Amino acid sequence: MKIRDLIKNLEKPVVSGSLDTEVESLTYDSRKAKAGAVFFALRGSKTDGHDFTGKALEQGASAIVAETAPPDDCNAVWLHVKNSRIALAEMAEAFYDHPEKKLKPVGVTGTNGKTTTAFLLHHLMNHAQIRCGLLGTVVFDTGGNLKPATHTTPESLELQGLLSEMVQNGCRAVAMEVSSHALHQHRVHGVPYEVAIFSNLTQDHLDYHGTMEDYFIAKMKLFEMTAAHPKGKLIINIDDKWGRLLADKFQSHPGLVTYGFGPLANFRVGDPRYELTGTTFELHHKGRQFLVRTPLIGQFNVYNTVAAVAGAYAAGCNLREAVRAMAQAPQIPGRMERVSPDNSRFHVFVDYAHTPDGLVNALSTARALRPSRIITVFGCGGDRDRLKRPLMAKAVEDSSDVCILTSDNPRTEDPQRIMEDARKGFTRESHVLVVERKKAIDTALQGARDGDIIVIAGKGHEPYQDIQGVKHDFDDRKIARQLLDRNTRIKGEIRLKKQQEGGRP
Ligand SMILES: CC(=O)N[C@H]1[C@@H](OP(=O)(O)OP(=O)(O)OC[C@H]2O[C@@H](n3ccc(=O)[nH]c3=O)[C@H](O)[C@@H]2O)O[C@H](CO)[C@@H](O)[C@@H]1O[C@H](C)C(=O)N[C@@H](C)C(=O)N[C@H](CCC(=O)O)C(=O)O
Ligand SMILES: Nc1ncnc2c1ncn2[C@@H]1O[C@H](COP(=O)(O)OP(=O)(O)OP(=O)(O)O)[C@@H](O)[C@H]1O
Ligand SMILES: N[C@H](CCC[C@H](N)C(=O)O)C(=O)O
Ligand SMILES: [Mg+2]
Repeated sequence: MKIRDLIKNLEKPVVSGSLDTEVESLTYDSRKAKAGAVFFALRGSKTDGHDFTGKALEQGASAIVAETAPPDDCNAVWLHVKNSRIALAEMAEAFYDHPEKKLKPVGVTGTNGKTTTAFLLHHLMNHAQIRCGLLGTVVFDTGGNLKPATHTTPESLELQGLLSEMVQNGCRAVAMEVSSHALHQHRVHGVPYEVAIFSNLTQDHLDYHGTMEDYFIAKMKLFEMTAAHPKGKLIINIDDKWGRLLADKFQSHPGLVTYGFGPLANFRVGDPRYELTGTTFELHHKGRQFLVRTPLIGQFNVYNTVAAVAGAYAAGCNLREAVRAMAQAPQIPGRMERVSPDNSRFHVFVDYAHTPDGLVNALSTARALRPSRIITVFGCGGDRDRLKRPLMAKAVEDSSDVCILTSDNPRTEDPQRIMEDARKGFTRESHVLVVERKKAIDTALQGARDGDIIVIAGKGHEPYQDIQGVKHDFDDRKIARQLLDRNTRIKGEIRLKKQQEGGRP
């Protein structure tokens, strides 16, 4: 492949050197540059890729794409572009022969619910025999081939590679989470979304976006992209205040579809019933009524379920079949995942709630199951939005009987300091601080009484604890199960010993 084959869609690059230069790979990391590679200089949050163009050339890169003109002594092929991230996306699309145009892309955005909704969509599409890939926080599924996820939404280069694999594996659609970071960094530039779903917008990622308005503007981009598609469908939760604002902005778009509990929603929910084993509710759409059953629990999963049904319908599935298929919805890893056995005296759930709103939702779900008490174990991630920490503590305090504050991926921060930040949100003295997460979980289990619900929040499916850049093995689900087993064994041994002692003459 020659450079000229890759730049057809690029907006007027200034080219130095021969466009007939052969290209074998693309990279935005100088450490991976080699002969035949095009190196893209990206301006990042930590460093500037433009500082590494010399290094990339030293390693044999055949061409450079940058937002600056080449230095005078440069003999290499150099493409001077306005925006290297957009150039990367456009050249990656061409490099992989435009897989994004061979699939029906369905994008899900919002602060909470993306992973769950994307999983459910993937389930519904495959159930309808529309082979579908999945990209999101938990896993990348390229049509039967599973890979660990690197990001919620990968960089454009990786994204196009994954879409290309989906095409090769016979996929016709892709259900993907679209993060605000990805939208802001042009990772999904050029993806012709046919369906976009907005779940909600609440506080998160203000370290990156600065204000809720800018966070919203980043999310809105997905809807601008979808609105430009001739068949674009914009599926928006109008029970959410930012969702209503979004729906207002697109009110004259023929593809606007709203959902929620309120009377104005196009997909309207009624009469929800929440049980430990699942949820049922009525779904009203254009004069038709359906009874939806799902094994997923809690009100927030009603929203995710409706969003996925509406999304699958918009993407070509039969509505009645989609509703029916919800009864076999998969357990979403680490999302209100029950880890205690059915016969347990108390119930233990692992959930990925890591925002104030996520916690309120997860804990009100637990409350609706009528427990004796709610015991919550939670922490706040290091190197992430500091402003959300006290709000998370407040959310937990308001919705729990016992709060156990611990560590959650301290990353490069001191876990004690993070706990101090969070602690400021508690208004009462009745909380416990246990910096070591395993001990915190054990404290909850040891203190549980009959009928209690323990929610271990924040890490969900994550199999690690990130401390100073090192990912140590740590899976809340495995740890909780191990501790439950150990506690049951110890209690059994004590009981046996007592029986033996009591039985002695
Ligand atoms: C803040 C952020 O989003 N950063 C992303 C961004 O990195 P960056 O541009 O800031 O990178 P940088 O370290 O400053 O380096 C700049 C450039 O120099 C290059 N470089 C650097 C060193 C060198 O020796 N040679 C070299 O070429 C780097 O490869 C890079 O191209 O671009 C990188 C490539 O795409 C991403 O991997 C990286 O994600 C980091 C790891 C990250 O943690 N991102 C999170 C916040 C994120 O994106 N999360 C969202 C989900 C959020 C949610 O909704 O919950 C996601 O979609 O995953
Ligand atoms: N629709 C929803 N509304 C509010 N809270 C939700 C919703 N769906 C899930 N949650 C809560 O948020 C947590 C994260 O859910 P999920 O992983 O589906 O969201 P996400 O948007 O993919 O999050 P992330 O951006 O971190 O990947 C869940 O564990 C649950 O506590
Ligand atoms: N996508 C989110 C996940 C947060 C998960 C939580 N365990 C944490 O580390 O804060 C983020 O990167 O901010
Ligand atoms: Mg996610």
